[in-house]
Amino acid sequence: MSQSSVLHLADLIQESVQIIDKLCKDNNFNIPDLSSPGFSTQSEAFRSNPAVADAAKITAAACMQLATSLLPPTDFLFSLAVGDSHSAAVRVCLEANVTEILREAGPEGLHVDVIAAKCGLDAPKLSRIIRYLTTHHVYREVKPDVFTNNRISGTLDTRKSLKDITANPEGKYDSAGFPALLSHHLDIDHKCSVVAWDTLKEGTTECSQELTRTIFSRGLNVNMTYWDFFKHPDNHFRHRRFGFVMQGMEAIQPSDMIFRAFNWNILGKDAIVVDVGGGIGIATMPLARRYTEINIVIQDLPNVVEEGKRFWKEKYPKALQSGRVKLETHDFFEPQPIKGVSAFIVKQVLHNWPSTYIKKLLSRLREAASKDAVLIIIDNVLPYACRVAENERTDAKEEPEPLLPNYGAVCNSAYTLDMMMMFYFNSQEPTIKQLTDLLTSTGWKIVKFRSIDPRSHFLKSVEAIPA
Ligand SMILES: C[S@@+](CC[C@H](N)C(=O)[O-])C[C@H]1O[C@@H](n2cnc3c(N)ncnc32)[C@H](O)[C@@H]1O
Repeated sequence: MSQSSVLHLADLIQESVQIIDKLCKDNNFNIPDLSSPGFSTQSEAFRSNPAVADAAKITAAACMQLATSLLPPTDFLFSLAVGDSHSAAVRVCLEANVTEILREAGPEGLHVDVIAAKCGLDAPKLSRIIRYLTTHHVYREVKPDVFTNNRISGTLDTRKSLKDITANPEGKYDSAGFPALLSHHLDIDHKCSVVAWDTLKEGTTECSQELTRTIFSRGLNVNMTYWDFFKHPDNHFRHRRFGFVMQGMEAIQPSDMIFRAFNWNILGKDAIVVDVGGGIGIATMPLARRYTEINIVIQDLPNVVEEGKRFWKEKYPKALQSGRVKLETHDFFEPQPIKGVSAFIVKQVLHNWPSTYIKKLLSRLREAASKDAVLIIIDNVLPYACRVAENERTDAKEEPEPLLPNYGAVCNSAYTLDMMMMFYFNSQEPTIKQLTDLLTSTGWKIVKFRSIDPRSHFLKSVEAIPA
C-alpha cells in the first residue's frame, strides 16, 4: 500500500469518527465504552441511526485495513492463522460460564482462583485463557488475575443464574440466541475446520455435490446429512441448542423485511403468493396482515407444516379460518402443484443446497410459472473483493477507495456463512454470477436486486421473471 493510501485511510477514519461524534451528540446517543460492563440493546442504540451505522462501518473497515498494512505481514498472517486458539479460548469461557460468574460478581471483578473454583477448572490455566481473550478486548483484567466483563464478553451472557445453569445444563442455551450460535459453531464447525483440507484434497470428495459426502460428515465422522445428524437421538442437546440458534437468527431479522423485498401493491386482488420452503410462515405473516385480499400458501415438509398450523392458529387464526392462508406439505423438488401463481417466494432456502439441487428446485417453479409470475429469492449475494462494472454487482454504489469494495474483514460474517454452507451442505452463498447462471439455466431472468435489511449488507431480494 502506498504512503498516500495510508494517509487516505487515516483521513477516512477521522472524517467518519467526526460524523459519528456529531450525530451522537445531535441525537443524544452515547458512543459506548469498550470497558462498560454489559452488552444490551441500549449499549448499541447509537447504531440505530443508519448514518452512524454506516460511518462506524467505514471507520472499522479503514482501521482494520490500516493495521493490516502497517503490521509486519508475518505477524498479521500468524494472528489470522491461529484463529483456532481464539476459538478454543472463547469456547472454554463460554462453556465454563465465566461471563455469568463475572456478572454475578459485579463490577469489581473476581480473582481467577474464585472463578476457577466455581467452574471446576485449573486456576493457572484459566487465568492464561481469560488473559488471552482480554488481550483481544474480551473481558478486562482490573488487577493482576482479577477479571471482569466488558461490553464484548457481555455478548456471551445467557442471562441465566449460575445456579440455574448448573441445575439444568441442557437448558443453558434456551432463549439465548447468540451464545447458542457460538456454542453450536465452536462445537460443530471446529470439527469441520480441522478436516477441511483433507476432505477437499481427496479426488472423490473435492467436487462433491452430495449431502452425505461433506466436510461436515467427515469432521463429525457420520454418514448422514446435516439435518439427519441433528435429528439423531444421541444429539438431543445439539438439536435443542440449534432450535435456539435459528430462533435467535429469526429474531434479528427486521419484521418488515418482506415489504422491502417486492412491490406487493402491484398484485391484483385474489393474487396467489406461494412461499416455497416457507418454514412456519414467520416471513409471510406480516404480508397476510397488511394485504388482506391476497391468498398465501406456505409450503414445507410435513412436520414443519404441522408446527406452522399451530403457530398461525395462535397468532392469526382468522387468516386460516377464511382459507386465505394455507399451509401445505410439498417437497420442492417435486412438480409444483399450484398453478396461476403471481409470486413465488424462496427465502433463505437456496444456500442450503448444492447447485444441482437448486437447479431442480428452480426448474420446478419455472415449469409451473405463468408468463406474468415473479420469483422472489431472499438470500445473501456475496460481492467480489475487487471493483467491478455496475452490471456485475447488486448495488449501484461501491465503498470508497482505498477500502475494499466489500468492506473487507468488517463483513466477515457473510463470508464465514459461505464457508459453513460449504462445510455442511456442499452449498454456497452465491456471487451475482453464480446466481445469474443458476437462474438463466433454469429459464429465469433477474430484473431487480433490493437491499432488505439495513444491518445485513449483502442480504438481498432478487426479483426474477420467466425468460
Ligand atoms: C432455512 S429454512 C427457511 C425457512 C423460511 N423460508 C424462512 O426464511 O423463515 C429452510 C426450510 O426449507 C425446508 N425444506 C427443506 N427441504 C425441503 C423440501 N425438500 N421441500 C420443502 N421444504 C423443504 C425446511 O423444512 C425449512 O423450513
